[in-house]
This record gives sequence, C-alpha cells and structure tokens, in this order.
Amino acid sequence: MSDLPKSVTINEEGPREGFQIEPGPIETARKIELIDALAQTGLRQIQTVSFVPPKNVPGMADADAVVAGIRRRPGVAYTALWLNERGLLRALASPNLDVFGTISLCPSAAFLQRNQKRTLGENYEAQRSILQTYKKSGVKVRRGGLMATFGCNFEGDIPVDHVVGMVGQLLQLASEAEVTLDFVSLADTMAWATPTSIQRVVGSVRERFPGLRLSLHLHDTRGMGIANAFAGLQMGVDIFDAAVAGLGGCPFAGHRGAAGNVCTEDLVFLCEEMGISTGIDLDSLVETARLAEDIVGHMLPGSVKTGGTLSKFRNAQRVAV
Ligand SMILES: CC(C)(COP(=O)([O-])OP(=O)([O-])OC[C@H]1O[C@@H](n2cnc3c(N)ncnc32)[C@H](O)[C@@H]1OP(=O)([O-])[O-])[C@@H](O)C(=O)NCCC(=O)NCCSC(=O)C[C@@](C)(O)CC(=O)[O-]
Repeated sequence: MSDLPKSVTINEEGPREGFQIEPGPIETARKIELIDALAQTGLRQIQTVSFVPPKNVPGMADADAVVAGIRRRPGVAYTALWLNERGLLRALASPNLDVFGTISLCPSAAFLQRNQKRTLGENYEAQRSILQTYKKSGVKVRRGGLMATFGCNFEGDIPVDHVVGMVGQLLQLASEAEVTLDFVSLADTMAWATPTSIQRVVGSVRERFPGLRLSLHLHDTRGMGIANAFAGLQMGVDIFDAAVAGLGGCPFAGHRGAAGNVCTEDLVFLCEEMGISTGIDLDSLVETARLAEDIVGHMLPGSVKTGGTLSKFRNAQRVAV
C-alpha cells in the first residue's frame, strides 16, 4: 500500500461520455443543468461535450449550444473532446471552454478504424498535424492518451510491448513539437482490464518511462472498474477519468450492454474511505448522480447513490453517544 497517493485528481467526463451514448433525445437545458450541478460538488475539471459530426454522434449535435449555456464557476476547468482539427476549431470558437491540447494514439488498428476512420499511420500524422495547430493557436498541450490499451473487442489482447511502444510514440511526437506532456492517460475503452493487467501495463510503462505521470480512463462494462481503480491507486496513479453515476461509453466500442465509465461517486467514496483526498463533497455528488438519473430517465449503474453515503450514519452515532 506504500505507493498510495495522498490525493487524486478526478476528471469528470459524465456529460460527454453519457450524452454521446444515451439514446435521448435529452434537452440541451438539462445537459447544462447537469454540468452546472457537477461544478458545485468540488470537481475541478469537467469534460462537457465532444465536437464530432452530429451524423456520427447525434447526442452531441447540440454541443456548441451546451457549452454556450454553461454558467462558469471560478476554479473549474470546462473542457471538451475533439478527434480532428475541425472539432478543435469548434472548441476554440467557444469562449466558455478551457481548451487544452490532447494527442491520442490507439494500439488497436481495428478500433481506430471504427472510431476515427484512420489507419495507425494516418492517425500518427493527424496527431503531428494537430500539434502544429495547437502551437499556432497558443493551445497548451497537456495530455497524451492511448485508447484500447488493455484489449479490444475487434482485435483481442493488446501486447504490453505494443502499448509501451505507443507511449514512446506519444512522447516522440510531443518532443518533435517541443511540447512536454503533463501526463499520459491509458484508456480501457472496451473494459478488458483486470487489476492484474493494470499492474502489468502500468508497471511496464513505468519501467520504460520512469517519472512519466500516468492517468487511467476505466470502463466498468465487466464490473471491474472500481477494482481496476484500486489497483491503479496501489501503484500510485493519481489522475482518473470518471463519470457521475457511471454514465457513458463509446458508441463505437461494440458493446450491447451497459458500457459506463467508472462511477465518480463510487471512486470518491473509495478514495475518501482510504484517506485519499479528492476535494469533492460526496453528499453533493450523490445528489448530482440522482439528478443524472432523472435527466436520462432510467437507472444508472453507480452504487453509492443507491446505498447512500456514510455521513448520516456516522452523524447519527455521534448524536447517540
Ligand atoms: C473522427 C471523425 C470525425 C473523422 O470522420 P471522417 O468521416 O474522416 O471526417 P471527414 O473529415 O471526412 O468529414 C465527414 C463529414 O463530417 C463533417 N465533420 C468532420 N469533422 C467534424 C466535426 N468535428 N464537427 C462537425 N462536423 C464534422 C465534415 O464536414 C463532413 O461533412 P459532410 O461533408 O459529409 O457534410 C469520425 O470518425 C468521427 O466522427 N468519429 C466519432 C468518434 C466518436 O465520437 N467516438 C466517441 C468518442 S471517443 C471515446 O469515447 C473514447 C474515449 C475518449 O472516451 C477514451 C476511451 O475510452 O478510449
């Protein structure tokens, strides 16, 4: 347990992850309501929308309007996802957003083709090109990311050496563009990871690139999300993407069942009970998770919103004593 971090940063992705896959339609005002509520919980970073073609992802057709309607709260970074330069230009045109650059590779050629219609080589060149656009636009590049890091529904197991090599490619791209990545995010897009593979992959990347800060983007499709987060915490990982109530999933991941991200309030519960600070008010987050359920109109997978937090029981004990 000695590598446990003292605090973690949670990047909330529920609005983007959730509304890209919910069958909807969901009113723009209700999407904004969720983002505004999340901003009241102590979360410091919220990924609000993705700027992708509406015909591919209809739930993001109102992305520009959602961003325009956010009531910004000081101290919260409001971010977005894009997968091509057109998407970046839409983000740059949105004064309500904090635009941080990301570069992203994918060790699975099959998933990359489904998700972005690119070959590995085309995607490498696309990242090189977008780095130049970041530079010209004065965008700070913060994050490198790998999708399908732990396995792929279309390609099977991903060899660890391939993952380590792709992290090397991300660092090479960044170095060519004279950029230092703040961290590299390893995404378990199709929920293949288990605690053992988290240890193996994080350990191998660390061994090859000591000092590189890593973050985890975990999906809970096979119920391993929180166990995988625990394995990451034990290895000192201190940045996690998560989604309130367990919203979300990639529409191109080939799942029929629930495909949500690791649930933010469950992760906050785990961290705070382990003495790892998140800066997030769990009671307020649980209320927001219930709001998310109301907005999508069906039950969402998170557990703590159903079981409740422990604060009222602890307070009751104090009163009784
Ligand atoms: C990447 C593309 C866009 C390339 O798609 P493409 O077909 O190569 O793009 P294109 O440049 O040929 O354009 C096709 C049409 O889309 C338009 N277009 C083009 N770009 C934009 C844009 N940004 N905004 C609005 N419109 C756009 C463009 O103008 C054109 O319109 P048309 O001439 O046919 O009328 C496509 O493959 C795509 O839409 N992919 C969407 C994939 C997606 O949203 N996946 C889910 C998010 S990723 C994810 O969830 C994983 C993650 C991040 O969570 C981490 C993890 O779990 O691994």
